Amino acid sequence: MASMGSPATERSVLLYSRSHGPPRVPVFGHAKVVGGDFGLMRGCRVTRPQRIKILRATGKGSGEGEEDGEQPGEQPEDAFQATIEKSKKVLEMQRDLLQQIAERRKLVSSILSTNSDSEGDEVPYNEKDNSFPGVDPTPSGGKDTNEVFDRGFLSSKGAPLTVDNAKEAGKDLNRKTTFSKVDSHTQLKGVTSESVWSDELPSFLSSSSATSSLKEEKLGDLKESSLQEVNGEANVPKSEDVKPPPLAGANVMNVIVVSAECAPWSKTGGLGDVAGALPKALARRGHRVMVVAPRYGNYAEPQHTGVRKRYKVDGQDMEVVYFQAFIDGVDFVFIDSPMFRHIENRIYGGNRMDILKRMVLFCKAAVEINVDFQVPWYVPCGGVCYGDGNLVFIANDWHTALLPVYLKAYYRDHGLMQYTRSVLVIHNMAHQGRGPVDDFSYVDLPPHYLDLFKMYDPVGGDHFNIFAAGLKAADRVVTVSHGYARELKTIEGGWGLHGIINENNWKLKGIVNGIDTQEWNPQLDEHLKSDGYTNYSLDTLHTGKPQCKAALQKELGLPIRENVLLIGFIGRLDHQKGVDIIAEAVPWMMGQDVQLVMLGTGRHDLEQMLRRFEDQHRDKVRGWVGFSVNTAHRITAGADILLMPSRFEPCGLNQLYAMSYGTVPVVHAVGGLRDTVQPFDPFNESGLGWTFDGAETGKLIHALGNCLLTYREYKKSWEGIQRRGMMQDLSWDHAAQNYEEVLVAAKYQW
Ligand SMILES: Nc1ncnc2c1ncn2[C@@H]1O[C@H](COP(=O)(O)OP(=O)(O)O[C@H]2O[C@H](CO)[C@@H](O)[C@H](O)[C@H]2O)[C@@H](O)[C@H]1O
Repeated sequence: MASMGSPATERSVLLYSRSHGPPRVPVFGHAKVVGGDFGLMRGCRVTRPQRIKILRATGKGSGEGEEDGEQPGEQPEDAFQATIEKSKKVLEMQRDLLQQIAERRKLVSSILSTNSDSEGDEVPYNEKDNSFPGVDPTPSGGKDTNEVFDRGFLSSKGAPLTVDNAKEAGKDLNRKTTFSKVDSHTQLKGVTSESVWSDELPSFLSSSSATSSLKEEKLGDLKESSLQEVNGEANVPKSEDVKPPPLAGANVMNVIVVSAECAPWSKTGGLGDVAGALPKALARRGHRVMVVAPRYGNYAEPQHTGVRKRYKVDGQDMEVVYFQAFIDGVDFVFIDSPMFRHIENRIYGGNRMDILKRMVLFCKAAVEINVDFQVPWYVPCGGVCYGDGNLVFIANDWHTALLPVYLKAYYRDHGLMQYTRSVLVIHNMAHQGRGPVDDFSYVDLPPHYLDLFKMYDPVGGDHFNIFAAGLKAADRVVTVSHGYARELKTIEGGWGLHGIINENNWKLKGIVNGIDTQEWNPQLDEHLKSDGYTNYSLDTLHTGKPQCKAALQKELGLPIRENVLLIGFIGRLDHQKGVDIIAEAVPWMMGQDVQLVMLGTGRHDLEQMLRRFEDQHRDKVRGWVGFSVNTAHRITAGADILLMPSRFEPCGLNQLYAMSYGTVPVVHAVGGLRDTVQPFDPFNESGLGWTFDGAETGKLIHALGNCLLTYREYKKSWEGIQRRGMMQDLSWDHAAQNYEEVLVAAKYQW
């Protein structure tokens, strides 16, 4: 885009030009021919040439014709014959128009039936090539018609369905189409940053290109006039494609979430859960959302897009291939490379250099560094690339903290992708991508960028720090709870980066994670459908939860007893999660009538400790070393309480899952745990669990003691805690709305 003065001026110009859009033809409101006048079906729109023709035919040189620059027609004063002739012509025109209307109706019906066909499985969707059999996913194809309606953006090449290309669609039903690299470039040419700034269009139309907006308007006209304004004539079902505007309204954006892991395909912890769920919630709000993650294994759903690219990593050419699947409204794109293959069980494995190189490749492939094409994305998801305007990247943790830096260094410093923004989410500041200063040579950046990465701390001296650079380069920073946002600013909680956090406080926001209520829901949970487990809800808590508890005890070989307090722990076995604090409390616990089930993997010494506990207390303790999603769900359902003595916890998801399953959390009041677990107050019968204010064994025991007492002696209070936990709305919807605020703030920030 040619530069047009200051960014602010540029933007207002764009807003202006977009909101004033193409002129719309006014609606004529006459129902029938009266005298020499002409009439149209009520509300039916006619095109400008048609109107001119009509005006000429009737001899009415209306003001509008004059406005349009047309000369008024000559009207013979008293030639009766001429009037009759003209009336005939008018009638002819009317017939013409009615025929056109009928054609439009037919066309719309066929579009709708294509849609319903696809929904009704009569025309099965082919995920492999993103198409319906025999349906061309090009602008004129039926697939794109679906996408215009379903995904809130334009069909491929930015061209929505117009009368002409819709007719084409009929002809082209059997044309086979593939997406090629050339196609995607062509498509992207029309998608410029000036195209997307719109406050006035309905927002489900606003994530598209300017050139396309005119076509979209035609589509709107077509739909409106054909479906609604052909009064009483159309028997076409009206409600099928008339969707309410998206929740995000005019804030609809293109969002690319970039994460080193993404559940259910790859997950070592909470980051995977967030990358799998937040995007869907953003999509539900109407945003167009893509997730980009490495392809660590042969995942079933994502299909080869045919797009291949090469990137330099440590001087070597690395080829990457892009796979894609469209699931729950989100484009999941996986980057395949020999570097990522076959490490699904150790995605952060290898030495420091291996990990660094993987992340360099991943971030380069995600941001797309080929400046020649000036576009961020080659993968034509659903036929349309994401473009570089109205686009925000959401990077996550240090692994992808290079992305905001690349966006700046490779693009924005060169006047490219000026409207693209980046948000960096801190899930865990303890891991920062630190190394010796020499590591800078691997990230392929101009020398002056070293300053962004270079840090000094009393322990490590000068060092190279990827998280630090990402935090400085990102337009906005989010962390996963308010409590953690506060803690990050302190010496204890900032892990050496508190200075940078404080300097960038203006762009930091805490947003508490949500949970995927499809995946983590006792009513729907797939893992509770066998082996004696059962799904349950608030209504069936009384029976369902005890059944799950018994099933868990049976599965783990523990005595099956309803009244023993079953304590669960799920998490990485490391310093953060306070496993050693639990260990110190085990002797006390073993003196109580409790069972303890721990699931985790991580530090070797802590894994050994789990095994040892189980050996020493076979009737009371089970230590499951490994990563098992199935077991995590079952513990969450079957346990009475979930223990989280984390030393620090940016948000914590397990306590949220626990509460939604009626499992009572006992947590160290820190970070997100303090934000989400309101302590039980026996006087007011309020609260959601027990908290303790220091990561110390004594405090943990004290809280557990109170919890145990309530479990045994105050059944009603206990049930109240369970029910309050289950009744919370912990879904991602609220968090997604907060993220949206951040995205919009980033968008309008220079
Ligand atoms: N052995 C095992 N088997 C099966 N499943 C296991 C498992 N160990 C852990 N999990 C699962 O991994 C997830 C862990 O989520 P957390 O939020 O507790 O932790 P994590 O510290 O990884 O994430 C970081 O990012 C998240 C997301 O922002 C923050 O909530 C958190 O505070 C921060 O430390 C849960 O879904 C849990 O069930």
